[in-house]
Amino acid sequence: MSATVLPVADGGQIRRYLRTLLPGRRLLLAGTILVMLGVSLLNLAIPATIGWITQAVVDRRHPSALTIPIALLTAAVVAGAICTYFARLLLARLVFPAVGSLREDALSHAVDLPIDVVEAGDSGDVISRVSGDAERVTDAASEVLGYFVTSALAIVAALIGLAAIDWRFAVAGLLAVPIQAHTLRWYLRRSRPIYAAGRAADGRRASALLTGFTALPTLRALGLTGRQRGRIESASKESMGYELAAMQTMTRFWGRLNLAEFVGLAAILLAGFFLVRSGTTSVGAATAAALFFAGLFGPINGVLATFDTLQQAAAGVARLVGVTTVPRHETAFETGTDQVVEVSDLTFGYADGPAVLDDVTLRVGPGEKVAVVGTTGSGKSSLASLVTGLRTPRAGSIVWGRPVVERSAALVTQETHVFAGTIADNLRLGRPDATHEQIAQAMVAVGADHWVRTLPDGLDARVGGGGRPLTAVQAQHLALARVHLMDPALVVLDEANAEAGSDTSRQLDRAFAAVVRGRAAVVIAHRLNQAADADRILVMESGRVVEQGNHAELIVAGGRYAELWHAWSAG
Ligand SMILES: Nc1ncnc2c1ncn2[C@@H]1O[C@H](COP(=O)(O)OP(=O)(O)OP(=O)(O)O)[C@@H](O)[C@H]1O
Repeated sequence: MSATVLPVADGGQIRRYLRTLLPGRRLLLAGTILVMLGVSLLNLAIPATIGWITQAVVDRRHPSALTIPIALLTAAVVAGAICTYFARLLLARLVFPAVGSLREDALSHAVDLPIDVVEAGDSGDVISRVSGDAERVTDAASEVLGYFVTSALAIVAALIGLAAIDWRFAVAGLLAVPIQAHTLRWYLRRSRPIYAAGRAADGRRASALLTGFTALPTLRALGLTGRQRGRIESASKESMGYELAAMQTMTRFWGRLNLAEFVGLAAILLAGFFLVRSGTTSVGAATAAALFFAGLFGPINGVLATFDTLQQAAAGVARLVGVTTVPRHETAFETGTDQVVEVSDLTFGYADGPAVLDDVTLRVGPGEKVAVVGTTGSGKSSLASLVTGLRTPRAGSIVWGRPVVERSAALVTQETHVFAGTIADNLRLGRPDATHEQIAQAMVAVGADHWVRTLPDGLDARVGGGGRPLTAVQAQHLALARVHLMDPALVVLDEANAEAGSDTSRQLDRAFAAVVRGRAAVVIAHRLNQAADADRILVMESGRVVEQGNHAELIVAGGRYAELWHAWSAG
């Protein structure tokens, strides 16, 4: 199977998505920018007043001359701190809900992804998007917007301030710009591929870890835990290697920026020296100019460094929005049909492999029980996964009759997951508002009440991870009782575990019968006795329906079903 990855959104898709987040937040955005502008202007007042104080000292003026600049300096510092507090507050109010919506959206899409999309890609990729990328976007968004806007505003203001003192100071300061521009270009070129490869390596590490945990029993049984640990280790090393490379690049980036600062500040001090000596400018003005420039280090580095966080955030946003672009599984409904579901001309294959279902049509009316039989690999389970929306067909349609029900179909397979919690919690997943009484009735309906009664806590007994271990039949009972409680329009049973005639199969057959009773049902009959009493039987062969009818009709017809039945009855 070729591993295709989930889509990454392009610029247009990201812009369209971000625009959907704007309504109702415009005023907040404007207010935040305004307060940040205030912070930059107040920060500018600090070097200006220090220059004023220096000049007063150089001129040996009376100490009372310092009162006004010191008062202004104090006011600027206090007001700056208050504005910074509000800027952060407003920014958090602006950014966190927006990032929260993006995260929720991506998560809800990820949960809804058709299973074939997840399989075709990599479950580690989905997880690293909704966890790592979402984290990065949250962190970066709160820092980037604040730093970037205040830093950019501070740079513009300081350059204007420098030029206002003497244009030659501004020119001297600008000597740092070519070094900064070159450094930034070098850094972006070098770091981009490292970050992209790092993200992909993170996904591989998450995937290796996930496989290690989910397949632990199988790996242990086959003695393969060492090999899987090796895989996890090498995935971690690869991921760490990229982090190390990113850090080295970052260190060199800062080193080059320090050189730019040295060049700019040296040029300003030299210009100050000559301008003061020639009497063109005062010591106070030269001090203010040097402080303006030194005050620029932070904002300039802030703007340049935010490119790094910005890159990571942009990559994260593109990956998160990418998840939201995967079309959701749409359920088609039709009013006026007397069928519960109409599956028409379905064709399906796994990934880009050959078709395993070819032109399959199946109708299920209210209360009707349709059994699907066929040899191993004829496509029965694939049909079950398509009817229940787990996979998407290559061609054909699945249309549900009205009235619309929230959950059209429920699939029960042999792979039952017991969730960590009480037995009642496990059942309430099917119907959150179910009462204790309804839960107890559902357990009675599937014949599970006898073993629940033996537990000291009854329905409140803890099961699943960390709880009481359940047998396969008990786990299946929980799954079936949950479906009974959900009361779906259609039940699809695809259970292949139990051998006919065994104790297990008898217990489960009773439970299956209870869930199917009075409901429309598709039963994937791995044992032919599950099909004999069905209203209609579909016989499948190599992905096609080759025969249809009830048991008696098909036996009389003497075709493929009769052949299978005789072979099964004899065996
Ligand atoms: N996840 C998968 N990826 C690729 N091919 C698959 C996958 N699952 C099933 N197949 C293939 O699709 C075909 C139909 O399989 P399917 O499980 O639907 O048949 P089935 O009739 O339910 O068989 P069984 O009675 O053994 O469960 C088979 O050739 C099988 O090998």
